[in-house]
Amino acid sequence: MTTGKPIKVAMLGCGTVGTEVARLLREQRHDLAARIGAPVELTGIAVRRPNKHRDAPQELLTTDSAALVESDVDVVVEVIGGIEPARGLLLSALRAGKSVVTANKALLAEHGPELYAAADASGADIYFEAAVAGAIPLLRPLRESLAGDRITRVMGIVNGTTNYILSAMSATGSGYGETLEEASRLGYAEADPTADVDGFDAASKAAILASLAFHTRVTASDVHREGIASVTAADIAAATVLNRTVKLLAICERVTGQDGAEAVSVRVHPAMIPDGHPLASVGGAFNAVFVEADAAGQLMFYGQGAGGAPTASAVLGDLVAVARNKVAGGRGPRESAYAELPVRPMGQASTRYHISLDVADRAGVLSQVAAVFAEHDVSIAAVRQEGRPTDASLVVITHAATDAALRSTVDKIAGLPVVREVVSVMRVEGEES
Ligand SMILES: NC(=O)c1ccc[n+]([C@@H]2O[C@H](COP(=O)([O-])OP(=O)(O)OC[C@H]3O[C@@H](n4cnc5c(N)ncnc54)[C@H](O)[C@@H]3O)[C@@H](O)[C@H]2O)c1
Ligand SMILES: N[C@@H](CCO)C(=O)O
Ligand code: NA
Repeated sequence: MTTGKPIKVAMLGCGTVGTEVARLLREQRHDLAARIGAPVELTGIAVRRPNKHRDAPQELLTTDSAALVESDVDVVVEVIGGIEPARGLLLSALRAGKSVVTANKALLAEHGPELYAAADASGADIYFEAAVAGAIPLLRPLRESLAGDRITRVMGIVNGTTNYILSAMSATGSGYGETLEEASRLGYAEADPTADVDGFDAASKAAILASLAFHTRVTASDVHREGIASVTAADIAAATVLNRTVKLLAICERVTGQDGAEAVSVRVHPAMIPDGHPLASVGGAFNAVFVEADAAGQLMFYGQGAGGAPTASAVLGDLVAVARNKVAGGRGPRESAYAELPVRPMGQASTRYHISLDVADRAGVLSQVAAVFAEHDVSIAAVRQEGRPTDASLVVITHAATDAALRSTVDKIAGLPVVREVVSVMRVEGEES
């Protein structure tokens, strides 16, 4: 029996995700009402151009998103994306005590604290499971299930579009442009796909993950970011020869300095991982995230990280949570940023490099290259040299060193007269250093 007062919901945006949210709300209304203890009523959908939404319930469409937020609703679901007008609309909803469900990682990674503060002031909820790794329950486990543990590392593939592109490039040698177009057509890419390709989307997600995992405010600008635009066919070929795979990784770590003080390190960049690593087999738009915590040990979360229906699943889960809180009179978790750990600059991060060089095939080349590594205190883990008729290929994999030392090493090597070309430089992750 669902006798409770209806929970009135306004939805902002009706694109890839919003269309699926509206469909699930309609198709699952009886089950949702039973699970919440009150029916859910979608009272309006704000869009920019109503004539582009012929399949949506026409009587609910409006172009006046501000008026919709101000109307008599309990919950605002935001699936527009971007900073404005989403930010202003959600602040106005939260200030009026209306709970918010959003899929907007860009907004949370830049203005999360402001939104939390508005929610606190009025006692409203803010939930955003869809913002990171789509359908995969990941933020709720970090915010709630692991709230009693000490998380040390979160590492994974959190962008479906770039994973789709890299998977296709390495499986079939497909071109970059055609694969990106396909990812957009399938609804994985952001409205501006450079957000995916240049790593902004993954960096926003990394900021959200690090904030939750380490109880510290981390914004998108704190995240070291490199996208996949610089990944070449040569990088992928170099990885294949070494039984490795190139993935765009988001890595959030709790690190301890020589003085014993803790900090966080948050970065997004392409990296080679061994083919046997569980992340190597994550293909297409799938996402997978490893979480390491002191007591729990290693956890892995895997599933669809993009696409309309998977993302809508996470939105609906949040909607049920905030609606239940409305019915029962409780609240979800607030911001937890008490640890206030500093964010360590990328130059101090400890990483490993794979460097592939085209060198002159003559005596003494290897020792000249090795000397540059020694000079920068970068220890070599493995070297592979192959002679060709007039030159040679030299591949070096390092042990862990600071990113700054590795960068200087590569710069100096590139200037050696015996080095004809630096063919590929890529970080190595997922194996013993
Ligand atoms: N597509 C995915 O796979 C996916 C996955 C996870 C999270 N997200 C996030 O979900 C959000 C929506 O993504 P999407 O893929 O559905 O985008 P989309 O571009 O397909 O849809 C956006 C919708 O917002 C509407 N809109 C834009 N400006 C508006 C305004 N000023 N007022 C009212 N409506 C406006 C557009 O008309 C469109 O209907 C974004 O924050 C995105 O990052 C998307
Ligand atoms: N554009 C994003 C959507 C999911 O957040 C991606 O490709 O992963
Ligand atoms: Na999620």
